Amino acid sequence: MLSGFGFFCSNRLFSLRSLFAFFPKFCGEAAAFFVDHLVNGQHTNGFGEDRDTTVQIGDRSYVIGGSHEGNPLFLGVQIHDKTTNKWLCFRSIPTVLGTGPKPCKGYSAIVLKQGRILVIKKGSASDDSIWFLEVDSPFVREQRKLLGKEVVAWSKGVRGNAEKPIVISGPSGVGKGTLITMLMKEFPSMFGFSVSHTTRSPRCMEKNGVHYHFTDKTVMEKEINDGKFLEFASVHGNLYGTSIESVEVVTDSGKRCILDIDVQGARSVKASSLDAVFIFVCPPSMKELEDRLRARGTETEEQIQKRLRNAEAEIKAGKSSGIFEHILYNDNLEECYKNLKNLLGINDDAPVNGVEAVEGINLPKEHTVTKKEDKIMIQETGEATKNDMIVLDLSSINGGAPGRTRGIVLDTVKSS
Ligand SMILES: Nc1nc2c(ncn2[C@@H]2O[C@H](COP(=O)(O)OP(=O)(O)O)[C@@H](O)[C@H]2O)c(=O)[nH]1
Ligand SMILES: Nc1ncnc2c1ncn2[C@@H]1O[C@H](COP(=O)(O)OP(=O)(O)O)[C@@H](O)[C@H]1O
Repeated sequence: MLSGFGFFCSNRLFSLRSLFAFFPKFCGEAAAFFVDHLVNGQHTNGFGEDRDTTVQIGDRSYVIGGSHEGNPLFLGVQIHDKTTNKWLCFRSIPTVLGTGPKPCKGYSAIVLKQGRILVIKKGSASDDSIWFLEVDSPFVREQRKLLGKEVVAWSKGVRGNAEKPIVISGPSGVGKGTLITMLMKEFPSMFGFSVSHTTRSPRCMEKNGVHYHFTDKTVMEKEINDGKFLEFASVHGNLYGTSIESVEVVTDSGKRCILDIDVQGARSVKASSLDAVFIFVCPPSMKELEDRLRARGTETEEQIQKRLRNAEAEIKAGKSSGIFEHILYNDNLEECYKNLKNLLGINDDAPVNGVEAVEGINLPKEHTVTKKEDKIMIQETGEATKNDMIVLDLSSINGGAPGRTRGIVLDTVKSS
């Protein structure tokens, strides 16, 4: 029986009776319950604090509120399963992938398609108000399988026309680093490099945190197990990986993220919701590749031999795996760079700016949220109510956790 059974949740004691008294009775995408509650602008669901928000999808209820493992900087998420009457996960806390929002005064939440919940922070700055919690997206399902535990993933909504991240792969010595450096030098405000983690030793000119985060195998393995990585692979005998945070940092700076990763990593990214452009760089010949590797002078003879042995398989996979939409041949460097810019839509004649600046619209502290097809309507409530409604168009969003959900467009609609 439920009565009298207490449990600990976000450092507060709640009763299951009050929990079920307030749970909605709908499943799937319909979000009428939450909309109804949001109409009041203050959601009291029996979980203790007004600021908690509960969202039900199928048999599961997701409680968004409090803090994550007592950390005041991270908003908490807990999952309850109706069929078993149990809170899921260790201490009812799922593994949370990606950096979530900081706790605030209250949240509006609405269920979207594909196992996503739109979470709007009440009264937050315009660049920090729209978040997505993925609870059953393809990425989350995959991670749940990989990590063997309950997983949810956060992704912040980024406004404006932020472009797709770019994944560049190719054998060692083909010129990936050279091309990326040229791009970042010519367009510093447009591109940002995703700094990978690696267990290989630094080369003499490489700086920790700039070229790579140089790390220890046991530390990196633990972080992989904790779900900190978007992808990872063993390459030429060392571990390499892209942390979710490294992609978030670049996107948050308003820049287009470039990932220099191997084919295995590219395959993992392709299976995620990052929604990137995939480019494979080929050498003009194996002889030229060997010459470049030797001329670079950064590897021992043994390492060069290993890299050359791996190169043939990488080139074969790069050309035939169906991962890469674009194959570039790096024979003449200037020509290859020009082709790279062309396929990224950077035209020599047209000046290129960074991501288009988007005028901020601050969302009202007290509001109601309703959903109609791809449109989310946010209407201010309370004494200072203005009649203008803010509309969030979901049809233009792309990407998602891990990383960021791009293409958030907010419009103010004047009431007639
Ligand atoms: N999967 C994966 N591969 C990476 C990552 N970072 C670098 N790599 C790849 O690891 C390989 C070796 O990189 P590195 O040791 O810097 O040597 P280089 O290829 O000769 O520049 C290259 O194919 C890189 O693209 C990463 O985060 N993930
Ligand atoms: N098109 C090219 N022609 C001749 N040398 C090149 C060309 N592209 C790059 N290189 C040189 O080849 C070496 C390997 O390039 P690098 O960018 O380090 O490769 P990667 O990052 O793919 O391992 C560097 O010394 C670089 O200056």
